[in-house]
Amino acid sequence: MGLSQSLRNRVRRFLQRPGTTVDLAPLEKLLPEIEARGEELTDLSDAQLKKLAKKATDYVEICAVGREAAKRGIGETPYDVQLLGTMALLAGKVTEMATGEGKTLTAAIAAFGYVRQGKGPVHILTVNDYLARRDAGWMEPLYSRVGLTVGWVTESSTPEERKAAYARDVTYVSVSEAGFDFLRDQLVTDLDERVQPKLTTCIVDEADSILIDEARVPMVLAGAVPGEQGSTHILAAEVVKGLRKGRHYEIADDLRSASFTPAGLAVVEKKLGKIDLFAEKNFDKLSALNVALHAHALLRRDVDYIVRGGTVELIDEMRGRVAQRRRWPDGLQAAVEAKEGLNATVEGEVLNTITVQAFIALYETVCGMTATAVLVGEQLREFFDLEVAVIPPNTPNIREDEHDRIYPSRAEKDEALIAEIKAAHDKGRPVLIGTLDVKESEALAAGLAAVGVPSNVLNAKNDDEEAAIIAEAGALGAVTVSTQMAGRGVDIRLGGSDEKDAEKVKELGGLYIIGSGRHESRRVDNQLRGRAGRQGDPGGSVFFVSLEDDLVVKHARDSIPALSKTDYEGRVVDDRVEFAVEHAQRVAEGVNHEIHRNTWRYSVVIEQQRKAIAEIRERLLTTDAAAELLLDRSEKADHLEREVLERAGRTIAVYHLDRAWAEHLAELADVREGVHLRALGKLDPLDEFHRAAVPAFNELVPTIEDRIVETFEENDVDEDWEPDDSQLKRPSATWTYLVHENPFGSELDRLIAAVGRRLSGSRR
Ligand SMILES: Nc1ncnc2c1ncn2[C@@H]1O[C@H](COP(=O)(O)OP(=O)(O)OP(=O)(O)O)[C@@H](O)[C@H]1O
Repeated sequence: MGLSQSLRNRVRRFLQRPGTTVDLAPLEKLLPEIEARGEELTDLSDAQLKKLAKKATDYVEICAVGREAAKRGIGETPYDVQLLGTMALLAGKVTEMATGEGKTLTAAIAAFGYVRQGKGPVHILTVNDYLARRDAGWMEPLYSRVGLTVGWVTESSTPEERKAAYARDVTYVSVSEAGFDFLRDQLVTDLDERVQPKLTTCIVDEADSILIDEARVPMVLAGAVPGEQGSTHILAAEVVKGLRKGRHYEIADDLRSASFTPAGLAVVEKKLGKIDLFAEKNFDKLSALNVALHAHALLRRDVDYIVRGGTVELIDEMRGRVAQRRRWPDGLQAAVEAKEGLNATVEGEVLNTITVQAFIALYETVCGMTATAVLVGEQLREFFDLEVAVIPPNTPNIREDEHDRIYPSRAEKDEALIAEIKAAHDKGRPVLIGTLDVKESEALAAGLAAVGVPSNVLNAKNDDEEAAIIAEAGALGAVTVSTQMAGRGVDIRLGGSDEKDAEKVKELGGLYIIGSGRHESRRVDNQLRGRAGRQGDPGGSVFFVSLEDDLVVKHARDSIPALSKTDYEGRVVDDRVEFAVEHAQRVAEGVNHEIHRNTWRYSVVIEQQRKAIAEIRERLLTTDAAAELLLDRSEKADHLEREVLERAGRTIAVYHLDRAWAEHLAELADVREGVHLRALGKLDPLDEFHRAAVPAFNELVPTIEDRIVETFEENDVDEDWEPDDSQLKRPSATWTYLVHENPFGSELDRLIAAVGRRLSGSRR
């Protein structure tokens, strides 16, 4: 290591700075002014400071007042680099600041600035509930000193609490809760029931995770409706039961999707009485079969779900435990129930949906912060028109990032990995190991226990517990095994959270980060490395890789030389292999980018349609449009009092609009399923999707109008009229989910997997 290692690190860091970043020089020039202004503020009373804060609108005043308020309220004086970050946020950029540089404080001052510039309320979008609650509480004393109110929303907040939290100047909320509130607000029949104000400004925490990794995740609001589709699923489960992998269906390399082979399709068609599954009239059967195949081929009892008390309960893939109150999208839930021979539970129906990306795009101003933005600079520009501002660290980073250690086989890698952890642990140096999934974490912990190394495995029930464990990962002798993303946003202090043995740990080289394999994205690897070396702390990082790792097998199988050199420890020492591993990661990143781009193309259509429907709905709720329609189309309307007509018209109209939209979404889902199979017939799935989705939508408004008139005519509407439950039944209960937590969510991916395969140059 030594000099050449740190030189290599510098070069690597330099290379990671492509040209999508902004020039900070104009902002840097303001720092002396902020400093000078700050000195004038130190003698002011709290009341005087608050008064000044009310008038702060330019960068210098916002930063100077914000800094003084932070000093008084939080007891921390923001560093110049934090103020640079604040200004970059106010300029609408994604700021890249290393882990532990104090983004929470940086964002709070920016939020204050946005409110003062008249761009409030500000939502700070976090990755989970724990961080929303923690950051709101932590920053509250700062906000109160500048005269602002702050609130937070978590999954367990009641509608009243949500409304109150959103009424504050600044609200901390996870992106999914904010999205679900938006979807629920779209369904109210009384405008007073809305909890969320107009979406104005958001500051996105962990911006790369939310804006890129989660961007295409659909957030879904579903509702219970009387079910009737059970029988199709039972039939489909029966038909796919005996099908065999390889012969009747294939599973994609990423293990996330299954598709029928031509032979499989022939068998299925025969079993169903020689029907043509590609005929338009059989599309519903086709989609039921696809879902049944997914349940049959990919979802394993006791791994992906358990059966308990006659119901199917999902196991959370990342955490390895039963996920509460979560269902798969309904077709899949019913298919798994049918596979297990259970009675179908309440059928649900998707009432509304929006992707994270489309939701964020609803804000007038978007900015964000993360430790790893540069590597997605291009995508941030492409999908959000956002630029990256790279903020230098307050204290230079002295972490030693080692080159990958590459082994020919998985077994050799695991052995070396355990030996390395044990050697560090024997000296007392804290080690944090990032694994790719929960299963791997548990296997590694067992391997460590076998050689007498106790470890903490992060698979806690909730974010709070996870945070408490990770906060101790820097303690003397600690060994912590965690999936790469667990416990993010939590400070790891050397020597433990109380910094008791900080000096000893520093002497030992600080926190040692070990990756048990390269992730599909360099960014995630960098996030893991970033857990060490905060604020100039010593630290180290290294990744263990084997040529049998999924990433390598999937994307670099063909570029690994047959005979590579190994050293006396069994490590591969061959530049070509090292290059091939790096290359595999780049290919994976390219594939994911392409998938994102393609999914976005699909969701653009749905998003335009959602917006159009939302506008009509708003008009129905706020104007007399429904009454006018009835006066136009029904003679009966002429005989009614205007007020009665307006009220009844509105109720009937909103009901039919919501129903028709839900039906339309279901139809689009079927179309997607259908196009998937048609893609086998070499038609472009996206074209096919548009060809079906656009006319279906064009028919929607006339259909809704006809239904409104029909219902109005069928009912005896007078001043006492109340909607009849049997006719205008609204969903009795709603629930929400994110589609990425269920493998079926990769439906769209499956459509475009073909593109990905072509890109990755793989043969299939
Ligand atoms: N100006 C400051 N002076 C002293 N301590 C600070 C300052 N700014 C932040 N800190 C401390 O630094 C630590 C890290 O802050 P914070 O959690 O906001 O970092 P971060 O950049 O968000 O890191 P992560 O990437 O883990 O989210 C906290 O303990 C915080 O109290």
